Amino acid sequence: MPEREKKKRKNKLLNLSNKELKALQKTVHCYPGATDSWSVFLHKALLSKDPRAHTMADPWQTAYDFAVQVARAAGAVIRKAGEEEIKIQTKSSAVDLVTKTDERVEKIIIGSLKEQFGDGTHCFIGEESVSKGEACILTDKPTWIIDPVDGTTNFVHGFPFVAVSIAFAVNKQLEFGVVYSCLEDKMYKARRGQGAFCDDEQIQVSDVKDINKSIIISEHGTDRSIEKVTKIFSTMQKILRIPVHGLRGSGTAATNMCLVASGAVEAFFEIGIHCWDIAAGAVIVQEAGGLILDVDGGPFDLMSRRMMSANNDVIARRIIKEIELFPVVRDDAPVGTSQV
Ligand SMILES: O=P(O)(O)OC(CO)CO
Ligand SMILES: [Mg+2]
Repeated sequence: MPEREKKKRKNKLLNLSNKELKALQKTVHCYPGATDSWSVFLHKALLSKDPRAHTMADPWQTAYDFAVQVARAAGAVIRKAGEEEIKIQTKSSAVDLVTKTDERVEKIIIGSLKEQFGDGTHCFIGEESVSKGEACILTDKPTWIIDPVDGTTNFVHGFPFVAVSIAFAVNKQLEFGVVYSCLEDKMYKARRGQGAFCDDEQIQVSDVKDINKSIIISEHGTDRSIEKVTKIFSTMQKILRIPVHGLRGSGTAATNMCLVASGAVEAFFEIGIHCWDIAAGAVIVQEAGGLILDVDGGPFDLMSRRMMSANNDVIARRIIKEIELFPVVRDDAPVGTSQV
């Protein structure tokens, strides 16, 4: 193979531009023994603790590590707040709850991220900021997608599943996701191409292909219009009668997706969910060997408010056959777009 072609392949493999590669090559003398071939040298450089190699070759590792720290700190704030009196307010409906903790934790997360990465090149989409009128548009810029308290209703009631969800996308592609299930103290995380983990142990989706041996999660959301509730429960009834082993729901989409990723259930789907609920979970499911689709079987669209996550295609497609669709307003619809 010609030398140029070899280099091109290695660059592609490591996701480096030629410029980044050349810059990294200049530091090679720092790594003892890393002189034989491009791949050995790059591996040593990447594996070394030298922050210069890290930043040049892997620009988002620092962001990923930082997101894990921030999620853990945010979770501690939520746990503490749960011990005190919780004042509830409502948002889009009488059952769409928000508390001072949601707002406070979002401020802490975005504030910390801005301190580290606030040079103006990063964008932020946070559940509570969007509910106060900020834009919810995903561009090609590095973008943080945050749900400070996923499972606010659980939090208010002391139901023990509440998660901090932080995802990061570049060029509209999700690069990593962190879900801290803070009452269980479980840290789920995944980087694109590097596997999914719970508390540093690699996790994998279940290998069940027989729908009759599956557990499926779906939620009913906060829109209680008779049309939507009827469709949601009609879908659940049809799935139950396939029959599946069971239907479940933790009350947090982020945790539900981690349950798919860790093999406890085979699938989770929902219509009406938001990008901040599912962005981090999407990376975690995919990196655990699962897949994310639209609820009609087409490609997943983060802003569509429709999501099917499953351990494999056989389970996903069998469930999709039963789903009764209903319209929802996209997350990135212009402000003021009326509900459907
Ligand atoms: O508690 P939140 O953030 O409103 O999210 C819910 C979505 O309805 C659970 O995922
Ligand atoms: Mg949420």
